[in-house]
Amino acid sequence: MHRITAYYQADLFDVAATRRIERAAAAKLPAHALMRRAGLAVARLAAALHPHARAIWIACGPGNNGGDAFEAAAQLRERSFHPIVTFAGDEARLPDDARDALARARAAGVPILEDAPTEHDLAIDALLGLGATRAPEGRMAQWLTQIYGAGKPVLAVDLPSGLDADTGHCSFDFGPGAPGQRHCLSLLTLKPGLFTAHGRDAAGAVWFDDLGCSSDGEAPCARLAGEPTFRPRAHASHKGSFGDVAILGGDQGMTGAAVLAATAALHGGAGRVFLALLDPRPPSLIEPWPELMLRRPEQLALEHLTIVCGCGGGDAIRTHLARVLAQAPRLVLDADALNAIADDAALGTLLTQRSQHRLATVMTPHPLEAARLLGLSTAVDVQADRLAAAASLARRFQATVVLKGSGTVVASPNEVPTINLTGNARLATGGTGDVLAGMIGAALASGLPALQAAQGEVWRHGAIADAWPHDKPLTAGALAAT
Ligand SMILES: NC(=O)C1=CN([C@@H]2O[C@H](COP(=O)(O)OP(=O)(O)OC[C@H]3O[C@@H](n4cnc5c(N)ncnc54)[C@H](O)[C@@H]3O)[C@@H](O)[C@H]2O)[C@@H](O)CC1
Ligand SMILES: Nc1ncnc2c1ncn2[C@@H]1O[C@H](COP(=O)(O)OP(=O)(O)O)[C@@H](O)[C@H]1O
Ligand SMILES: [K+]
Repeated sequence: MHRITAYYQADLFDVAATRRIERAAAAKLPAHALMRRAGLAVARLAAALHPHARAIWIACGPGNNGGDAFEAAAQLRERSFHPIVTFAGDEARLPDDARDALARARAAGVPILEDAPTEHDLAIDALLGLGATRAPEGRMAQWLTQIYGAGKPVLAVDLPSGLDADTGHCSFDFGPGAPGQRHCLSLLTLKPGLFTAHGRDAAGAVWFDDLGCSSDGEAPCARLAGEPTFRPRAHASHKGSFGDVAILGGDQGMTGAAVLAATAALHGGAGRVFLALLDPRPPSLIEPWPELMLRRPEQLALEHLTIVCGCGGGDAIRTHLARVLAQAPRLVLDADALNAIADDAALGTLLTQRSQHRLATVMTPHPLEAARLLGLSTAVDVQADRLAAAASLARRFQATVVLKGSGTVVASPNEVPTINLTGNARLATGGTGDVLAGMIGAALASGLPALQAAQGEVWRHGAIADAWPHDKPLTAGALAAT
């Protein structure tokens, strides 16, 4: 068993693959062996995290997720803890493994009650796991509110109950947990829903126990990308070795966005950074950055540059897009460039054709921009299945796609998508996306392929935010200058 961190690379499996892995493993093992292992793992983690917990409330549901926790209750009782089980299900309809585990809990002297205890030091959420098919209601919803709303520690078995294992979407509002308060022990496989959309809030710290079973032979539906490899700079290098980035954006009232991308590219290690503002009379915002070289948009030698296009671009970006899409060898498309492409099928075609000409493209939509590109009405439609949305955009435009937000997804055609685990809600402030676009531009300019540049910079961007001092405000400007 180990804890999953942002540094960790791992394969993620959807519900269908996990069920196949479970069936294959169960077929080779004695009856109830898997559930005993699962229950033991839950009990060991609960005891290790909360060795002094006196009242442990274990809320069990009608399926094998509840079964895992009946077994955990028996194991905890044997370790001199005092678990109390409440059961939201019909004993007569319990699956075999879970019925056996309930009998073991009873035999160990665990009280099985109807009502939630008035107080608890630790709650174990085992109401629903992989088998959640609808929103929790009635007693289940009430218990979940008590478990996740009490401000007390929670350990979720396999998944926070009601969280969709494949998408991280959930109908129950878990709200945010205090740091260190929520843990989730994922069993047998790691599931993508734990790491994106609502997953990170609901699950808190994720632990993994494969229960001694192999997932070989099953294809992962996604991966945790883990820490990118460090790229040493040769001593024998000069500014030309790291490429030229040009930022094309910054229409009237939005020049700041382009300046943020430019300064981020500069601090990201680009050899030279050009700033081509769309605003014909820009404010003197750029004076503190003498390293930036100002150009008119039409002056840019597009065919020799890495272009970061769209930050603060407004409508004015549209007139430049056809040329940029046709000529730029390395291109990051952000914000208004994406909105313009969503509106104009001809631009979409030009974008799609870039891969045939071996031109590298990274698109960096937030969920609403992704929805526009996919012809969906709202960001909610994208958030309902972020992996599918990112993969679908990558296929459609034959480009690397960075779908931003909690658990940023990076997808490329014919590649398993990755989910990034760095970053936090302090990034939810204006301009941090422009900074990311500039960082990816610098990485592309240094010669990295699109997918590697996107994965690496998404990780670094989030890692900087994670390491940000708590007493210092995180602003996009400060982030760009880091
Ligand atoms: N069989 C085994 O030996 C193992 C089981 N495991 C556990 O088993 C879980 C999967 O078990 P199940 O397939 O039984 O699924 P669940 O335990 O998630 O429960 C499924 C049951 O809940 C009902 N249900 C679904 N949504 C509901 C809702 N909103 N309100 C009320 N009832 C609802 C379903 O009709 C079904 O009866 C995994 O998540 C994992 O915890 C794993 O630990 C591996 C080993
Ligand atoms: N809650 C969050 N958790 C992790 N990362 C976040 C969160 N909210 C925003 N971010 C990150 O912050 C950046 C915001 O980008 P974007 O939405 O384009 O904002 P802007 O247009 O203001 O620059 C993205 O990299 C996104 O992944
Ligand atoms: K659960």
